[in-house]
Amino acid sequence: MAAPAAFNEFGPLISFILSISALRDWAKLLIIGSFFETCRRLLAILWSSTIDSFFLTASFEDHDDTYKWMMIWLSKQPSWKNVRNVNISTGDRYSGNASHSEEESDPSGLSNISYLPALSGSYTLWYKYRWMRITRVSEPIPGWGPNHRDSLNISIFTRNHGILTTILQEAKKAYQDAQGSSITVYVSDSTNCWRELATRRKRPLESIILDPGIRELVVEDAQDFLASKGWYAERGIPFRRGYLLYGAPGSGKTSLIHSIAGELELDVYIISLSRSGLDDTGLSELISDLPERCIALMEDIDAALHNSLSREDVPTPPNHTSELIPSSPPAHNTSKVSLSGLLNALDGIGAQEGRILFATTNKYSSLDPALCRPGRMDLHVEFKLASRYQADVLFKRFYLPSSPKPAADDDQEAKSSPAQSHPNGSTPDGDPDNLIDLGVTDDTTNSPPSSPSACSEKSERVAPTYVGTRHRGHAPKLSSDQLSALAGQFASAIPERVVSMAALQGYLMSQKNRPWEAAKEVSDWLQKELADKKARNETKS
Ligand SMILES: Nc1ncnc2c1ncn2[C@@H]1O[C@H](COP(=O)(O)OP(=O)(O)OP(=O)(O)O)[C@@H](O)[C@H]1O
Repeated sequence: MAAPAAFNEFGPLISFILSISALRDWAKLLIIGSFFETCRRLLAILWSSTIDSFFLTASFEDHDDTYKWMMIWLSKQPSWKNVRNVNISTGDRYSGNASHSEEESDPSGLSNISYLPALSGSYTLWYKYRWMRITRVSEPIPGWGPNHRDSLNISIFTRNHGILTTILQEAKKAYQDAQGSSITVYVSDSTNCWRELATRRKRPLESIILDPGIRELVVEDAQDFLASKGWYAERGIPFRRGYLLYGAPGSGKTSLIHSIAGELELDVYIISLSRSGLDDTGLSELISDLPERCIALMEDIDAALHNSLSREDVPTPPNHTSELIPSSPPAHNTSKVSLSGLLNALDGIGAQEGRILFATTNKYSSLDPALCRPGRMDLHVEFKLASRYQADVLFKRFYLPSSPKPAADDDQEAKSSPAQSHPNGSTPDGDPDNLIDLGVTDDTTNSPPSSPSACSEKSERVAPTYVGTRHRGHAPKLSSDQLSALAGQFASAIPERVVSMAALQGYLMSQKNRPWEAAKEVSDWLQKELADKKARNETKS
């Protein structure tokens, strides 16, 4: 009864309002406008649902591997060559160039240029007679300052889902082909997301010279682990494996990990425990975000966890470089990661299955037993200072003649370079092939910087002043007998387990084109090296 009463009350008011002609017109307009707007929206919905039913749309975000696959796939599409608005990339990341030798032989350096969709650009392509629309957008990540997230959206005029699967398969293959001779290294950023740092050329396993059996032990163990997913699942054992490589600095720990990553075709995720701002929660996030098959690498795990402990002041040979991580100045350790945080992250509930963890340390005895126990670090491998065997193989590999170049190149070089003679004045071998010196022996290479007075009076040029070894020319070709004899002479001068392989490599680099001198002068170098080491130790104590 209340409603009719209210109507009785408002009825006169409504009649009054409608009696005002301006308001009546306004109400009519409102009704007509609403009608047309509703129709427009309905049509738009109808149109987009019609389009949706004919189009397949997929979105790829840059933190996912599929984004990289698609970028490489796109750059390989024939119709992509006709697009007019592109981003140019010179990095390896999307270049899709597997061959570094191709890169080396391309003097223009353009072989690894790739054309990528421009940001906020929109493209149409034809793929297998299907029309395709591609857009790439970049959006700021809320709350993360200048950080952006890219995504690639692809709409294909088809009702067949299979076409997307085919594209993804092609894209993955294109990516794998592109990665053929390289591995990708990731690091975490300040937002605890994994970011690609660089691609690195695969390093052949044979180039890591260890005492017999050690290399094979680690590689075969990792291969067997990766092939045993079912075995772990059946027994309910977490599918993870940890390797602890410990021992002398410069003995090949990082290099072996690099090589194994290439051999097993796994990317490397560097977990830097001393990264500023990283705490236990961040570490857990990082470890749980690792992809299923990868190598997680923690370098110098002792130094990262024990702020009071610092690595011994070990002299770094001139050519000592870590292939995986670009050298950076030693950072002050601002790690907030605790041992219990690390242990939880490694095998807690969020720890990723299928990952292989490699940790390296120079101070094995300082590690907490809980960190080293099986399940966390399953295989502990010691790396020692160089043995005679290693020295011998290193020498042979170092002066191994490079793979033959096209004859024209050799001819050219032979013409432009004078033949080198053996230090004793004779030619090294009767074999004409072995007589040709492809390089230039530069006697000044290892001399101290020349003084201006030492300059030839005839020459008006002033010799450049420098410290270090000039990278120039090629080593002379040696026959296998010569190589073995020199390697034997070299190795017999190296005492067992006294110098590191990195130091020996540094020495050979300083004799890059002089194998005879390298073998002859190694004792002098070693004496000086040991005297320097002794002096340094005395200064320290
Ligand atoms: N066993 C080895 N075989 C071949 N090269 C080696 C070996 N050990 C060291 N090298 C060379 O020495 C350099 C340094 O090696 P690497 O970084 O792998 O040593 P490391 O044991 O990881 O040292 P650190 O403990 O200081 O990190 C590299 O350029 C590498 O080529």
